[in-house]
Amino acid sequence: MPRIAYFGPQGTFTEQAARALAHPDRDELVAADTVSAAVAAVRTGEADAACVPVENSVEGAVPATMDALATGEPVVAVAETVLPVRFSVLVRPGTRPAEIRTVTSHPHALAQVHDWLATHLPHAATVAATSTAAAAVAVRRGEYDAAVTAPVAVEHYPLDVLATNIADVADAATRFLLVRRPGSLPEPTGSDRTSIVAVTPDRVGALAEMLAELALRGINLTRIESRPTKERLGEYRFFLDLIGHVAEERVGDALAALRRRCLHVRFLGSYPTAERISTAVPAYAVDTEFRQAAEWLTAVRHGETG
Ligand SMILES: O=C(O)C(=O)C[C@]1(C(=O)O)C=C[C@@H](O)C=C1
Repeated sequence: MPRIAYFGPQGTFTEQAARALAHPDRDELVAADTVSAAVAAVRTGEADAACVPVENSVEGAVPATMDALATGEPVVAVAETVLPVRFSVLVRPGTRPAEIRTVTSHPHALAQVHDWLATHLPHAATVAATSTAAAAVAVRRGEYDAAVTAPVAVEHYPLDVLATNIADVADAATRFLLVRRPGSLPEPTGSDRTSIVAVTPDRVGALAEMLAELALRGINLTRIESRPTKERLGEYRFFLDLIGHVAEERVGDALAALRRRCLHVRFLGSYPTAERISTAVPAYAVDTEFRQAAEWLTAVRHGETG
């Protein structure tokens, strides 16, 4: 039975994302305590795939995921899903709001209910937990007074719901990836995303040139983030998400150009977009134009005028 490791423990948003991406009868879900442990399980072969959070519409990128994907044995994303994110506040039975001195959760979750906490629990200190479900476990154990969790967490951890359906930003959403060891790529669907990591040389215009390679080929960038390489101060990795599949000419051509220009490029996968983003490709950048241009060039090189 294929095993999918997910950033757990049970009751995280990532578990729900893994359920959305898994085959209900065929796949077995296994919890990992951290994002890096979930990805490591794929690298060692303990799991066939891992589900990890990648970005949130309010709090941005998930640094643990960026670091886990950028280094170590390569893994590639084969699918994504986007979940709406609203939270519950869980407490031990009998806890009154006035007694709450500490609130724990994943930093992304705390950031998304910052205003709610300031209004409803203004005297409580916030403490980071490894995940929203780990926060519920810590409250059960009596380490903290309240946990900000996914609404499903209460089904796994017998706690009382102090508040539910809370979010400072009404339509907050988090995107999750399913990653595997490299192998055959998902087929292009006409609405795909490609993710890469690139390290540019330290010189004037290097980043602008990288972006120009994409722009000139009619490629829409949906995300660009940077993280330090951790090797020397001032050296960064850029994480780029772009619309299109590496099997498409314009995307393949752009990645090859980045490979020439950058110190390092890591391919992180081409996979269908969860929200069926439209791929409006300019006429000059469609596959047939690339092929006709390549044929024309071949002809010119063989002495024909084209
Ligand atoms: O802790 C969880 O429940 C997670 O799945 C992680 C995570 C995140 O990394 O952003 C996922 C969605 C929410 O935005 C809050 C936390």
